[in-house]
Amino acid sequence: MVSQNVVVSDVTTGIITVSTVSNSSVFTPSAQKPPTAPGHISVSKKKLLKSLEINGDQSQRLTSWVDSMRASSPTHLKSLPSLSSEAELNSWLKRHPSALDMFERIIEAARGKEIVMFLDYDGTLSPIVSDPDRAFISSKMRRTVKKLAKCFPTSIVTGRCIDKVYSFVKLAELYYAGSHGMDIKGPTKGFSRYNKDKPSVLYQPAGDFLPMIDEVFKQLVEKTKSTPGAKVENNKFCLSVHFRCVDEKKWSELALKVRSVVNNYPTLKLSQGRKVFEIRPMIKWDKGKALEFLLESLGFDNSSDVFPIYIGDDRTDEDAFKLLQERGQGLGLLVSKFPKDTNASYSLQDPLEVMDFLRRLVEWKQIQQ
Ligand SMILES: O=P(O)(O)OC[C@H]1O[C@H](O[C@H]2O[C@H](CO)[C@@H](O)[C@H](O)[C@H]2O)[C@H](O)[C@@H](O)[C@@H]1O
Repeated sequence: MVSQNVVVSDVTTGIITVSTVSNSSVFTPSAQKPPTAPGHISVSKKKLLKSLEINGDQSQRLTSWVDSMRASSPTHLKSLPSLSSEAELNSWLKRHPSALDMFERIIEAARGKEIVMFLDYDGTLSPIVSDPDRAFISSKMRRTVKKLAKCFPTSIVTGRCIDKVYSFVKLAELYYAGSHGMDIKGPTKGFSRYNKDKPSVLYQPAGDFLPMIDEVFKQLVEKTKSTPGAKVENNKFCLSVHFRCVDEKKWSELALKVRSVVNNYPTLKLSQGRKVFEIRPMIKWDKGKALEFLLESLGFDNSSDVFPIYIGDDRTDEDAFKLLQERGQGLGLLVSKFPKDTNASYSLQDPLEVMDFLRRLVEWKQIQQ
C-alpha cells in the first residue's frame, strides 16, 4: 500500500492539515476533507508550504509530538468530569493511594531507618503558573522545608538551574541538584550537619556541554521569537522552550522550529515536560542518577538503613521513582490530580498536600526525638 502526504486547507479556520494517507483513502474532489485522524497536524500555511518535503515518517513523528503536547496538559482533558474518568481515577488511586491516607504505613516502613528527602520544585513545592519566572514558593512552604531539613537531609532536584531555584527557595541548608540533576551542590559551608568538609559544588557531569548549550539557547531564542507566547529558558546545562502561553494552533509549528535547531546537535536530546520542550545533553545522567549520587555523598551508598522519599510531579521524576523501585528502598510519591503512568508508589494531589505530608513527617520526627 502506498502512503502519501495530503494537504488540505480548512476554509473556516484558515488552517492547513497534513495527513499521511494510503492510496485506498485518497480524496475525491467532492470529499475535500481528510478523515479526521486523531492527532492530525495543523500548521500555518506559510510554514507548511516551506516544509512540504515532510515525508511520511516525519509527519507521523510530528503527529505524535503534537499529541503528547496536548497530553502534557491533563487538566483540560478532565475539565468535564465523566463517569469513566471518575472510575479511572478511583482505580488509579487504588494502585497509588494518597500518601496522606497511608502516612502511618509509610512511617512504619521507615522506622529504624534514616529518612532522606528529595523534592522536585515546579508543581511539587510551587504550583504551576503560566510565567516560569513567577513560580514562587509560599512562605509557609519555605518554613516547612526549612523545618524538614532540620530533621532529615533534604535536596531539591529540579530541571531549573540552581541559581534560579535558589532565588525562589532561599534555603542555604539544602542540597540542590539543578539542570535535571546535572549540577549538584551541597549546602553552603557552615550549614551542613552531614558533609562538613565537602566543597559546595559536588558534581557537574555535563560541564563540556556549556558552550553548546549557550549556542543553542541563542538559536532557539532567535528561531522562536516570532511565535507569540513562546519562551526559552536557560537552565545552565539544559534548556526549556515553554509553550504554555502559545496558541494551540501554533504548537506544531513551534515543535518544527525547535526540532530544526536541535536536529543539528546530535549530542543533545529533546523531550517534553509539562507544556515545555526540554533540551539536554545526551549523557547517561538523570534525576535518578542524581539521587543515587546524593545518597552516596551523604554516606548511605551501601546502607540498608536508609529510607529515601522522592516527591515529584513530572516525567523526569520517573527516573528517580524507578531507581527507588529497583533499589527496593524508600518511596516515590507522585504529585498529580489525574491518573498517570508512574513508577511512584503513592500520590499527593498538589503542593498543598505536599506541604501537609512534609509537616506530618516533621511532627512525627519531633515526637521521636
Ligand atoms: O524539575 P522541575 O522542578 O519540575 O522543573 C521542570 C520545568 O519546570 C518549570 O516549568 C514548569 O513550571 C512552570 C512554572 O509553574 C510552568 O510555567 C511550565 O509550563 C512548566 O513546564 C521550568 O520553568 C522549566 O525550566 C523546568 O524544566
